Amino acid sequence: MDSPYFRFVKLDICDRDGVYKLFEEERPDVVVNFAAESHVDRSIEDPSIFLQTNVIGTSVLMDACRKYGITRYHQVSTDEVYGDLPLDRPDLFFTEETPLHTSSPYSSSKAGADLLVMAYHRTFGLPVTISRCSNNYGPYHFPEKLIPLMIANCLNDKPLPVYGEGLNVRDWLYVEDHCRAIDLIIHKGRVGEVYNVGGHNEMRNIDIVKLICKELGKPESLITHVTDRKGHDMRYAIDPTKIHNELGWLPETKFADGIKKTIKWYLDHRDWWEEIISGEYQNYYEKMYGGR
Ligand SMILES: Cc1cn([C@H]2C[C@H](O)[C@@H](COP(=O)(O)OP(=O)(O)O[C@H]3O[C@H](C)C(=O)[C@H](O)[C@H]3O)O2)c(=O)[nH]c1=O
Repeated sequence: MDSPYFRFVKLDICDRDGVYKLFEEERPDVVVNFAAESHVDRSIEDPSIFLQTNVIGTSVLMDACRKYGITRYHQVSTDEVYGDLPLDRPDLFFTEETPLHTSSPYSSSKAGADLLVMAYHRTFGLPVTISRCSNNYGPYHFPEKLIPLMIANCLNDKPLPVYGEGLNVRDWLYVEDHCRAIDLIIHKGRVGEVYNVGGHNEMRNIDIVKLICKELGKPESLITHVTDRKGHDMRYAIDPTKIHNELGWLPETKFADGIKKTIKWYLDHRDWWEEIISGEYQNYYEKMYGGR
């Protein structure tokens, strides 16, 4: 990905030697940790890799930051560290003061990483910031996630597996709005602070899936209600007042436009996701959804 001041590198953040070698060569000034095992369902299947990547990997990266010196370490976290909110209390939102109260091995590993980041700040003086964002959508979203999975299955006329009744609520944000928020935080955010990122765009899963059917001209009869996710969080909803007041951030992409852009991207990049869903992903899909 091109950027005037960023270089995106792919590396195994648990590989201490590899990370140190990269720091030795590149001497980065600002480090943003986008790396994570991110899929809740996979964490339910096998938590261990989540602890390894999300907790140990974060510590390896921060150790390298301490050793070589940086001006800012930013941790990309998630609103899932706050747990969930009840459906019958639409007045409640996650603020930065909401206690961490995780539900899944994934969110627990992310909360563990957040605590470690704050510990490195207090103990070693590492200049850190953390962002906790709501659900992202947009280009290059891995097809295991709700929106790209439903688009891909619709395009292949396959069943659309909705967990339970599909009444769970997520707070969707277009990926570029999230990126702008991170950019602002690393440039203007206060060291040692957490910033929640979300666009007040709460939607029920079932309504998203029906919308995708409508946009692609596919029948809702493709929708199949399958066994619910274990420990399934009911509702996520971010209060983004702090990042708005302190840094002037506001989302720019309305969901109605973002979902159209996203669907078009998946139509235009069929090769990208077809290749993914034809590989190892097939085994995962069979294990998750086979026979249901
Ligand atoms: C894959 C799938 C999902 N769902 C439901 C489960 C959730 O209620 C909702 C979204 O699921 P998804 O797995 O896309 O995303 P979340 O579990 O909300 O988590 C995502 O958003 C947070 C912020 C992160 O931090 C995670 O890294 C990211 O994966 O759709 C279904 O009903 N059927 C399906 O086949």
